Amino acid sequence: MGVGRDDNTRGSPLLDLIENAGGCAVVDGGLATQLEKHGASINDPLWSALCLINEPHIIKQVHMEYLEAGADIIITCSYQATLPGFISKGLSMEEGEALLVKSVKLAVEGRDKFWESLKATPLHSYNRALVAASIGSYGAYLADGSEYSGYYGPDIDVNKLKDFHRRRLQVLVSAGPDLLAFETIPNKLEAQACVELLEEENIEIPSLLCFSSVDGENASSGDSFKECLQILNGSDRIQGVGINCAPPQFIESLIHKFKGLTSKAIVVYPNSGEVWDGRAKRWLPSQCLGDEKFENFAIRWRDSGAQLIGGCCRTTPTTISAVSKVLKHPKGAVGSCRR
Ligand SMILES: C[S+](C)CC[C@H](N)C(=O)O
Ligand SMILES: N[C@@H](CCS)C(=O)O
Ligand SMILES: [Zn+2]
Repeated sequence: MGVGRDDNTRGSPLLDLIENAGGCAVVDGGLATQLEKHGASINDPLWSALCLINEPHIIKQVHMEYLEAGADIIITCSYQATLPGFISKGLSMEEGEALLVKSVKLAVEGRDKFWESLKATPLHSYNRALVAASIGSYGAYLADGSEYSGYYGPDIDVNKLKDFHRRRLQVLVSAGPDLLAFETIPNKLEAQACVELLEEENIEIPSLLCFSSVDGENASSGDSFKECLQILNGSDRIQGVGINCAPPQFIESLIHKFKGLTSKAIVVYPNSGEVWDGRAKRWLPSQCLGDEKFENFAIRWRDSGAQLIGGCCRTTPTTISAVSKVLKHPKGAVGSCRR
């Protein structure tokens, strides 16, 4: 096991899950991607969060599909769900807060229903999944692709970022998720804001914080991971750090880099390799990986030291099923049971 348990992490549901999963647990795949596959309309400033208003049943269905595929952690539909975003759609503050709570409830209900359904199959190999409330970066809210540039303009400082994140974080936590997942963080300023906010709000559930990267070496803004991880290493409230929504080709070397910079659990859930065009709001094909390649990568990422592995945009339940099978059932041992 790569991660030692000190007093601050005893009884951590996240580290217990990693242990129960044999040292490497599976994160779900692209939520927005799968919502779209079911016909959801997300071409909107709210992106996938539009479904919380119009098509919540599809969100629950997608959570169930990822659970079925073997995800040990499912991430809520709150990535681009923000109070200012909902208010600019004409909703009241109360209605916006109710939608944030709903994002957690949909995942918790899906998890509980799936877990209950497994009682009929005592020899299954699933873990009881954890629900991570997604907190997308400020750049996600801007809906201009800046989660991949980290350029927030000269007026944004750490206090403004804390103000942006504070109420959503409070409401999401009040809804009872197991974890928080800060996603696609592009710069060290926002990492600092998240760490300070967790402290100021005395958040007791564990957090994951993942950066985006466009060069495979630094956070998307160009900030070095050395500086970014120094900030996160100072917080016991952050229990997993890593990369999401970057190309899979970057991941192995970044895991090695992170191993030298932190003793926290390393989490990786890259996208398919396609690139998001923030202006045109569409994915541009590039070095896109099929599920089979992704599955081979997953073994290398696990062997390099990642302890949480999944997929982000343009990956689907098929991807996660392949990753789960290969991580949980070494060849020839399919059907084996950990419980
Ligand atoms: C992870 S990106 C594909 C999410 C969408 C982006 N924030 C936008 O709204 O343009
Ligand atoms: N959890 C979000 C991340 C987008 S980068 C999703 O999968 O849609
Ligand atoms: Zn993504």
